Amino acid sequence: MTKLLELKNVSKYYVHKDGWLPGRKICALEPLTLTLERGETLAIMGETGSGKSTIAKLIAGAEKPSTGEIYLNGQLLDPRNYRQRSRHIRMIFQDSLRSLNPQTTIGRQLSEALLFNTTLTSEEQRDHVMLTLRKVGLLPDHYHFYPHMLSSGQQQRVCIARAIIVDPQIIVADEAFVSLDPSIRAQIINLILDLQEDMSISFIFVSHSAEIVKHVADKILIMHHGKLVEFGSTQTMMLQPQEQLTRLLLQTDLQNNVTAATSSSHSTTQE
Ligand SMILES: Nc1ncnc2c1ncn2[C@@H]1O[C@H](COP(=O)(O)OP(=O)(O)OP(=O)(O)O)[C@@H](O)[C@H]1O
Repeated sequence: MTKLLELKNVSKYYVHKDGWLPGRKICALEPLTLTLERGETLAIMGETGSGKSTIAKLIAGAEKPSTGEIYLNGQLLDPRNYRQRSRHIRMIFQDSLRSLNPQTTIGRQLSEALLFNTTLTSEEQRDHVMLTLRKVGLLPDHYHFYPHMLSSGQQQRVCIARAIIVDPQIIVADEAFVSLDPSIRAQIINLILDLQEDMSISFIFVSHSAEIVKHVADKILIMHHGKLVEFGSTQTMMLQPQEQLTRLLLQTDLQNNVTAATSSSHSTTQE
């Protein structure tokens, strides 16, 4: 069976320039091979600088691999074809307010994704934006709002709307919910689980939170200094971790316990 996503020996090197000195080559990601099935959620964990965001950016097409290939449904993704990528793989950024244009209404920002990725007429775009706002627990009236008129949780819902509006196959979220208040974060995670069920989207989460990862992920990838340390099903990694780093990352959770809040209700309430 064709895998949804396949990374084959994907690596990333950066050159750090220091004044007049020759550039120093930094390996952000050593050749990485992994697969993801449709509807599955992958969590990427590791210490600071271990290469988590690099993997997220490579999958989302925000960076080009130094070596290797990325396949979606068996089709090679061309690193230069951003249009091909942005239709099927969407990214949710960490700072939702900064990723939204403060001078443009929510409706227009969501329509822009449709303009770029679909052939819908302006009327169809408007209807689709309204529908998507409802899907993420917002109101049609929010179409006319500017980002600063929304709470941080509502802004995050807009970012999720912008990601799902083109019916993607994969959403990559890089520490997207870290700055949210724990109860709002629980609502957002429940929203994502509901959307995943409804739309069969695969999620790739970069997260430091063992609680979130245990709650949402089917597979976990542990990284250290750009190298894969361990990769496997969440259940196996939890019950039989092979590496000390896996044990440490999955045991430790300094953030609030999201699980209790998330398991109490799967809702799309507004905050
Ligand atoms: N654009 C860039 N230019 C140069 N070096 C980079 C760039 N992006 C990342 N790096 C380097 O690549 C390595 C991996 O960075 P990456 O951001 O992927 O780590 P991370 O695990 O996401 O860290 P964090 O948890 O702090 O976000 C680091 O050494 C970082 O300094």
